[in-house]
Amino acid sequence: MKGVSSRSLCDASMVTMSESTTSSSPTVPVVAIVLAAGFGTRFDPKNPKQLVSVDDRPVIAWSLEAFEDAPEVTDIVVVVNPTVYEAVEGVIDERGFAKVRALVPGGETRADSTVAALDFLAQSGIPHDAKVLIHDGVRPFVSPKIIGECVAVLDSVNAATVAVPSTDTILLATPDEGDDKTPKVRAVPDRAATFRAQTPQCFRFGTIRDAYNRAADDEGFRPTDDTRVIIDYLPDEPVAIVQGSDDNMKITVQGDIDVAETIAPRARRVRNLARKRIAQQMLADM
Ligand SMILES: Nc1ccn([C@@H]2O[C@H](COP(=O)(O)OP(=O)(O)OP(=O)(O)O)[C@@H](O)[C@H]2O)c(=O)n1
Ligand SMILES: C[C@](O)(CO)[C@H](O)COP(=O)(O)O
Repeated sequence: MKGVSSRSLCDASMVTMSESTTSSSPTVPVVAIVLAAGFGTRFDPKNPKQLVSVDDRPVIAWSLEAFEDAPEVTDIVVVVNPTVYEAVEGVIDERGFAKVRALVPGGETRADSTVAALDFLAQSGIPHDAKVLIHDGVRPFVSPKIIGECVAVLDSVNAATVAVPSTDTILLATPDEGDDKTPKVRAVPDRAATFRAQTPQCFRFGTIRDAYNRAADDEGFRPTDDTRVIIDYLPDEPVAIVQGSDDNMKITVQGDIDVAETIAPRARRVRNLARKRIAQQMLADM
């Protein structure tokens, strides 16, 4: 795999964020980091889930299109592994995703891949107060509304995550404990206080970079999301919750593709409607 692709991040388009969503705040780059460097061990490592077609288009194309279409987003960085690099690049070229500035090689874990993207942004000279939305490339149906709310909430907090209230009661367990080596329940939090994390997870660049820098020496730290890095390493930093949706599902196992096929037509309608609204707004502004 090539290193970072030749697309350049630091060009004028990094500061072209739409006036409509930023009237109350100075114009800063809004960068979507789309993570697509996973190996799909729970899905099928021989058939990368990022590239599987849902409603005739690869999962990664759905995810990238959401940010390409979002007027608030100025730049996209895609994190890839050697197995998917060429195919992802092909998708970007074929679909003309013009906001994609770079394909960055990922790491062994999701957190390593996030760090690779943050390092790349730092080397590119991104400002401290840039807004960064970190998204699982295998959550294809993130909506225009969720993206807009993620960008807006960063005017009031430095960190936020998309999440949905849990409808099940969540059990906190100690894995593989006792003689029988099975998990044992150790706490049952109030359901009203439990949410299921989704993505995007959204941060001011300086905040998430600081949190990951502090976590860097902790070798055993294996966070499954970016919010945990803030909670553990910047505990005084409030993390807001942006309302997610069940349609913003993550493709994890094979059965999720059938679910995704049922959501895809609805997601397509939502995106078409958003495109029409943007076009109408542009006409009205002329
Ligand atoms: N080293 C990694 C691991 C994960 N991811 C990305 O993080 C997101 C969420 O991860 P997950 O669903 O766990 O994907 P995989 O790691 O591919 O799956 P598995 O855990 O089953 O191997 C995915 O978009 C995945 O591509 C990544 O960029 N780099
Ligand atoms: C970030 C995430 O999608 C929030 O639900 C999730 O934690 C990713 O976990 P995975 O183990 O990488 O699937």
